[in-house]
Amino acid sequence: MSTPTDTAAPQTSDLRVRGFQPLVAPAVLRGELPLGPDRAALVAHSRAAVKDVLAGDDDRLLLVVGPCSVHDPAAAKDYAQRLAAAAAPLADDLLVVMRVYFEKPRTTVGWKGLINDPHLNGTHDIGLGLRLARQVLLDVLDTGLPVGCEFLEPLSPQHIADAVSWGAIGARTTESQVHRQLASGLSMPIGFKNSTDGDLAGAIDGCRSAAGEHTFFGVDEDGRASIVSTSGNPDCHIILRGGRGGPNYGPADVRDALALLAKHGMPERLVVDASHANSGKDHVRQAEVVRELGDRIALGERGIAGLMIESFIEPGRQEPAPLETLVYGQSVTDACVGWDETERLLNELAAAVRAGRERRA
Ligand SMILES: O=C[C@H](O)[C@H](O)COP(=O)(O)O
Ligand SMILES: C=C(OP(=O)(O)O)C(=O)O
Repeated sequence: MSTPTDTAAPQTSDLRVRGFQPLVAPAVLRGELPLGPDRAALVAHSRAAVKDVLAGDDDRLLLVVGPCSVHDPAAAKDYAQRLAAAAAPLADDLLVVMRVYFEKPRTTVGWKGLINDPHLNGTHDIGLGLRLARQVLLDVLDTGLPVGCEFLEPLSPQHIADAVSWGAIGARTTESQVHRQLASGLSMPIGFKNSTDGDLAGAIDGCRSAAGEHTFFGVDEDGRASIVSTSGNPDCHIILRGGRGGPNYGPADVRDALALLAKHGMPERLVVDASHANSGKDHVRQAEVVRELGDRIALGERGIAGLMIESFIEPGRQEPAPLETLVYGQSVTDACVGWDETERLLNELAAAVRAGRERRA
């Protein structure tokens, strides 16, 4: 009879792992591209402003607007300069946060964003991706705009989150314990999207989970694998982005969502994403959704603290490909509203906020 020691032990781990490469330590990257006191002040100030708008203590509308994904740092900077100039005169009505998304959650497979594959060619130079992403964040902050992004990779926030004023947990990860734990330790307000099937319970549970203390696996400043303990993030909210059953931005959907929040003892405030399943990823429809929401805000509808718009320089989308072959300033993920239409929407939303304010006075 043979015993396990008679033969060489078969390999049982890493059978499908092709390789490991060291990741730059967060402290090293932050030292190479420091935030600095002026940008840190902008981040701290804008996080507090976002929190106030979400709580209803500031009657402006939070507007998270920008490309579905950043693939070209130069175009992101160009967009940021346009957005900063357009947002400045509207600052009494709109709290504009630029959407600067570097990590894309895919339904199955596809380009996963600038950090994962900065050359858009499957070479996955993540070291370069992290550096480019951090530089984009600093460049956007230098225009005076705060930044919002989705947090997807559990370890990347240590490299970039010091520069971020608002964060999202996406529809595909809102029920993930890993992401809820992550949100519990993040230093900015976090929005949990409803699930892709349209269910709101996962997003509400996400906020409740992230508000609590957690202990989990992570990395420290020096990139050492660590046991991380967090105190909980009380500044979480839900985002309505529609689902497989259709949109959920209508007045009845918002009323139902607010009632569900109240049932859980949560503030009756939420953000609506005009893109994704709320517009069928159609950028022309997205602008119509924004206008419908603007009309309702002007009529004094309560509970809508913020909107999200996917917008870039050129309207529409294109397939991801190496940068030199792409149309400048056009999305390589979901279709975006173009710049001219974005500028019109910003002005219309600011007017809607003013009208809503007057109505309530
Ligand atoms: O916002 C981007 C997309 O909606 C998300 O990453 C999913 O995209 P996919 O279904 O094309 O993978
Ligand atoms: C992936 C995104 O959205 P959702 O999680 O709602 O699909 C996104 O905003 O890029």
